[in-house]
Amino acid sequence: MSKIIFRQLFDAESSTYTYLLGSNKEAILIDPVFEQADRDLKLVNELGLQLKYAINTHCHADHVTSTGLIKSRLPHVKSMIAKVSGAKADIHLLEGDKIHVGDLEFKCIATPGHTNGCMCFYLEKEGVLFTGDAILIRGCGRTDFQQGDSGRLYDGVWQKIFTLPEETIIYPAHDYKGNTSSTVGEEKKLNPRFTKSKQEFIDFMKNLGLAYPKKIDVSLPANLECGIDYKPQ
Ligand SMILES: N[C@@H](CCC(=O)N[C@@H](CSS)C(=O)NCC(=O)O)C(=O)O
Repeated sequence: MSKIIFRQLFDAESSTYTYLLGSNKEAILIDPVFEQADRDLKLVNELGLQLKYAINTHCHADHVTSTGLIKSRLPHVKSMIAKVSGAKADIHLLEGDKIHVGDLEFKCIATPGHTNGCMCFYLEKEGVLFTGDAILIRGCGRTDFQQGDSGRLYDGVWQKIFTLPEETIIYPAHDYKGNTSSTVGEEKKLNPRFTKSKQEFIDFMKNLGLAYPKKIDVSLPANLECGIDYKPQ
């Protein structure tokens, strides 16, 4: 088993976490942000890794993915996203698919609700889960656009995430308060949204009252094209 490389990288403008994982010289970027492509590719290079995949947990509404830009620079890199997201990608993922990067094996777990195409990526052996916006630390992704559905989110989290070992480390796609990670056990006990009953959760999400993301009109169409040919204004 080769050494695992792991980096949690932050985009301050969108409060997005991008994750770089490497094993046996191969690497994957999870949820890379357009404006951070230079930073991410420089790091991949510095660490002597060959980027194999650029993957998105869902079609983001608040920032443009850098997968298209990365592919224009490194044409061998394959982009991936859940098939049901409707977004373009080289590889469309389904529930239960496995992604191999060096010695790492990610299992795809569909968790629709924030969007219809949300997927978590689970490193079972290492006990690590990349949750996208399905679970945020002490929170969760909003459900008021992109076929959002609070009931589906609640059921998916309880049935597919909260049934994983309690010590599983959770890495979300965003944090707005400076948190970096959590665990399944911690969120099951302390997440103020998912500790509600399903009906209370649905009512709470209906009244969240968040303004639409500032970049939604640019991000959604660009991300449906996997960020390919996206030119910032
Ligand atoms: N202010 C930000 C958008 C903040 C936001 O809506 N975040 C989303 C995830 S990105 S679509 C969310 O689900 N938040 C849940 C929450 O409870 O905060 C912007 O303008 O980009």
